[in-house]
Amino acid sequence: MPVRIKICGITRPEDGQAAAQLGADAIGLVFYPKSPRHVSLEQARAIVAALPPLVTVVALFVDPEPDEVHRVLAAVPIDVLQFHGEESPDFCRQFQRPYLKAVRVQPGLDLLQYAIAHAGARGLLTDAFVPGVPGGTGATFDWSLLPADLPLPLILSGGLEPDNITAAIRAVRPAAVDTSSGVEASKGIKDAARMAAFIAGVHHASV
Ligand SMILES: O=C(O)c1ccccc1N[C@@H]1O[C@H](COP(=O)(O)O)[C@@H](O)[C@H]1O
Repeated sequence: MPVRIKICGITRPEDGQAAAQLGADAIGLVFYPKSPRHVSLEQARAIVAALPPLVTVVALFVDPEPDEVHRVLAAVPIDVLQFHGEESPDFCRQFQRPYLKAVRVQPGLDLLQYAIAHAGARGLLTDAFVPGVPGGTGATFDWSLLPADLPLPLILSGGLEPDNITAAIRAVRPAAVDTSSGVEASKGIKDAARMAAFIAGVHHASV
């Protein structure tokens, strides 16, 4: 099965189009107000409208109020929710939409138990733990902390970029990978050449 690719933190229609044309399976829209990649409903609608068909649109939240999620779902055609905070399984399930649960990996965290608790998720997205910042930091984590026998599909993220993506996939064997900072020219602005190199690196991992 090919490793699936998500490019997160898209803020401009042209970046979403470029990601899709280069071969990304999914794009991520950040609805966390404190993120430099935060998008308004208008921006999100314009980005989605410019995508070719059959690209998965993921909406990212960090400990949102339920109303905030409903407001986005009512205004933007979203395929999958991504919860990147401390949301409980009950919280994530209430929207009756497919969702990914993000977890920030650090020594001592029982990832197996975490995945069992979030059995309703479509995948467990593992990110680096950086105190005070919930994600999108560009930091990697120790991939050896990931158990081999997780009961959910693993989406590897955290500091993935063209220079480390092939090694990361060979080390972890994830179902999918997700990147934001590693393919940017500046915060929120994607670099098409870096996206192309990242996607080539994903494909190279299976050679
Ligand atoms: O992108 C953000 O600004 C962001 C803000 C809050 C939570 C998560 C965020 N992004 C996600 O973080 C991971 C890792 O990002 P990076 O590649 O290390 O920059 C990724 O899943 C982004 O979707």
